[in-house]
Amino acid sequence: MSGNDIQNQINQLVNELNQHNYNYYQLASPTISDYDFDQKLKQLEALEAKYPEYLRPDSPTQKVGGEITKNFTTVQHKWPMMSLGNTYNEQDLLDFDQRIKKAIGENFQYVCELKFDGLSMSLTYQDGQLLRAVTRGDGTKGDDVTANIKTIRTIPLRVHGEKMPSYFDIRGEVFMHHAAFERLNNERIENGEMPFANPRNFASGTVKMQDSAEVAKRPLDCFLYFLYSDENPFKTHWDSLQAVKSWGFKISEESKLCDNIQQVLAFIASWEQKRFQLSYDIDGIVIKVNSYAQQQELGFTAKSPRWAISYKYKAQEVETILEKVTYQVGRTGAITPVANLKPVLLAGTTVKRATLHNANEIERLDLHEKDTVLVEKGGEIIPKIISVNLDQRLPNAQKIQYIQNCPECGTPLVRAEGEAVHYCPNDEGCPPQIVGRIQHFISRKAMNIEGIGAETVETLYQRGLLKHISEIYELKNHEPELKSLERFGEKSINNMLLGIEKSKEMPFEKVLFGLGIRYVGATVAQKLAKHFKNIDALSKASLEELILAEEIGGRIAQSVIDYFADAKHLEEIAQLKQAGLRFETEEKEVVLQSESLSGKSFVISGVFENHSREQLKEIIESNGGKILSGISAKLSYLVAGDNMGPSKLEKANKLQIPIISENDLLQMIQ
Ligand SMILES: NC(=O)c1ccc[n+]([C@@H]2O[C@H](COP(=O)([O-])OP(=O)(O)OC[C@H]3O[C@@H](n4cnc5c(N)ncnc54)[C@H](O)[C@@H]3O)[C@@H](O)[C@H]2O)c1
Ligand SMILES: [Zn+2]
Repeated sequence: MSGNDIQNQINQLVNELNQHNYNYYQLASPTISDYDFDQKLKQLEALEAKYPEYLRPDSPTQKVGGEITKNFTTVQHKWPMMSLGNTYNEQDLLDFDQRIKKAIGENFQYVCELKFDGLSMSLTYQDGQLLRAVTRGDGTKGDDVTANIKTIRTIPLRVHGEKMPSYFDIRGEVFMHHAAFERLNNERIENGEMPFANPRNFASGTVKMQDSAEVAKRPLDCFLYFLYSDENPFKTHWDSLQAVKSWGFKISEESKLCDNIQQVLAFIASWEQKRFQLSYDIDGIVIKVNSYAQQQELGFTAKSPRWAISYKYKAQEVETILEKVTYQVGRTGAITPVANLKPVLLAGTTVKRATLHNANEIERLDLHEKDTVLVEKGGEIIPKIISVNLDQRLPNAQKIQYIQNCPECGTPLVRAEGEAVHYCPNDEGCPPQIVGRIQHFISRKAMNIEGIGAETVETLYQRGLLKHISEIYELKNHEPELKSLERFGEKSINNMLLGIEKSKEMPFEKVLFGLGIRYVGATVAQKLAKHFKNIDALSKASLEELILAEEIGGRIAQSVIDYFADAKHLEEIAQLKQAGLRFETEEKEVVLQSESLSGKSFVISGVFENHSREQLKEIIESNGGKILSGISAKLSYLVAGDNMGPSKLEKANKLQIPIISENDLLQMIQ
């Protein structure tokens, strides 16, 4: 190869890997497997070692893969947050062990830990109090996500105990348990939102959200595994782990102290299968030299410590045959293709189906009928198809054609410009949409109607008693028909009718969520209800007005407009109003407690330790103060919490508006 060719190859690898880093860390949606990524990175490393003259400063071998984002305050790490060298084979571990022995002799121990598959987080504590939480970012500086991290129950806000330094950083991995992942991802699918591919992506997407109240609804967890302090009182990593546990931090109980590399290999082997029984994902084992003095002797490379390495388990994969592709219709009409596979044992379970997400995925795989496909199940819950084995493709196999008509009602499908998902537009006549919509309305998170379950809805639909949500409230006029149904005793009918009657008390935001408007999930419904206060204002709002509401983007706004543009929907709402459902938020009457804030105006921004924003608003109003919607020269105070948007802060500073804390505010009314 000529010098030019090599340089081209290096350039191409650098560009490609940087793009993958971006997809993985920024977008939380990687397009190649970790294994392939790591192989390409090793290829680049080898080329750079051989031809250092072509080493690019922006090469992914020279820095950790993440970046900082402009949505958060940037914080410099006192101790850089590094990556870890990794390998997929035992020989590399034996080589690693040899290198260590050469540098520090035979007398040392290893600590083996599970390699949690989440995102790393640096927590700073001062005098036992959590000061801030920062993402790894580019390794030297990261995003300040303190407000979001404070929602994690297993991260203590205060710690105390013996030998605790007055100032320290503690690092760990934030992750999501499988159960929470499945529950929340299913909700996303039901709301017509893009599901996350795995718990890691979900956790990482959650930590970077702007609204901490929303973060609080997504349960995250965290294991801690590194202590850093100028006054570190411990001699070994192991001792530090035991100590931080006694101070109140959550550490993994599975870590193990090993005397030699054989014990390490045994530990790795023991987790190869056991890992599938954990309630969270791990992608390998981390091996660390235990003694701090020896760690120091070994030092670092450009992006990782020489005293540690990770052994990564290859995601479990197996070949099987694609029997057929079927299509499911969701309650919003969204079509999800599913690969039906010849059953095969993988990672301890029998796999029969794999998700295909949408037409783009089928296109990407270039799926043909009866293809032999490689199916992967990492720790992940839903198996997915990685690739097709072209050698096994049957002669004359037909390409899988995405369906053009709804499998349930035959209506031609539509796919909006730039969208990945196909929809069945026949919302009034497509059975799974009709039933799904009513099931959604009665569900716990929406109207929470007792005495009527998903199956009952199905039965009532089949008997012609239920086709629209509003007909739920007419069931009471159909008692004779209800009584004639099998397994429908008088008692259960009464329970159901009682539950239906009670649901009329549900607040507007629940009714709005219950309507099942595409992209309007529970949180969005809450925000819309709060902003517009009643259905009339909401239904008349323009795109511009909708976007002004907190967290409402163009896609949601357009979906709301489309919904209200449909006369059928307006008719349905009229029926529900007639039935007595709530279509406006209840204004709480302000009871004046004092006049101490009268004549003063406030803007509340950020997240607060002791009160919700809503509570602070009440406190201000009940003491005679006024809430303004934006920062202007006439504003008296900006009440600022954690994680406030930088643009607000900048504006307030420019206009010299006094910025006060939650406590300052409370002092003003005493
Ligand atoms: N598929 C893709 O497109 C793509 C793109 C970029 C990166 N990746 C994957 O991500 C890896 C690189 O990510 P990385 O730099 O975070 O390195 P890494 O995942 O190989 O290892 C370092 C990380 O491990 C985590 N970790 C978990 N448990 C730990 C423990 N007990 N002790 C210490 N650390 C622990 C920490 O967050 C640490 O930052 C690559 O090897 C690749 O597999 C994939
Ligand atoms: Zn249909």
